Amino acid sequence: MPYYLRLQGPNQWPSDATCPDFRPAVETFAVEMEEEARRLTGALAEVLGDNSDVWDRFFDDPFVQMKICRYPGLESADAGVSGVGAHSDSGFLSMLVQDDAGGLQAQLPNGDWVDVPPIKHAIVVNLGEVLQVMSGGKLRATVHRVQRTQRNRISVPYFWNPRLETTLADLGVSTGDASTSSGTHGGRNEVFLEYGANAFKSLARSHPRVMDRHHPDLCVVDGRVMVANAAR
Ligand SMILES: O=C(O)CCC(=O)C(=O)O
Ligand SMILES: [Fe+2]
Repeated sequence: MPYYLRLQGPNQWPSDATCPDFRPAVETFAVEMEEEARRLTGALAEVLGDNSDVWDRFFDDPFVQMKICRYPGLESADAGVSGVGAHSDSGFLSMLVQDDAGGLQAQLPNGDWVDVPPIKHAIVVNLGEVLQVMSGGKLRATVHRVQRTQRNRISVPYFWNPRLETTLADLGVSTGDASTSSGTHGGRNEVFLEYGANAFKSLARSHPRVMDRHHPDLCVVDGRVMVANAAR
């Protein structure tokens, strides 16, 4: 089994006793986000001059991740080092809802950072690396980051991706294509052949302690995740 299939697993829900409304609310939200993600996928294909259903086959069995993040603010008793460093998301597109604390920024092509201000009822859409590849580089993955905020910040990113086993060849892209690298991480961000490997790259890069604790058999060499035995 490819190591990246470990990204799939059961959801972890708080108990009904402590949070009875949580699960149904999140499940309803996820269904609505999926509808919107499918609509956006079609609209993006049309932007590129294709039929809106041209990418549908990659999303028969999509790989979806969603998380509810709390970033302790500087005022908070548990303020530590929080925020998210500059990166692009590894998948197709990400849609996120944020509260009114602020902190999210996107990078312009000239390198400047701009705030992505919270707008009530608006969803922020970040284009991902897989979309960059699928569009032949016409659509660039959005480089973004989260700065520390004064107050606590809550955000809910929803990541919309093809199934983990999708390869660049499935997408009709050849290796070495210019769209398969992006300017993040000092220009050393390669978009990997299999989407699952690309997705795991993000986990390994952003969450080293998760890697140490839950994936001690994996190591990261030149941004590439490897099974430790195979790396030697
Ligand atoms: O919390 C946010 O607003 C963004 C988080 C993010 O960029 C990510 O998890 O990839
Ligand atoms: Fe992100």
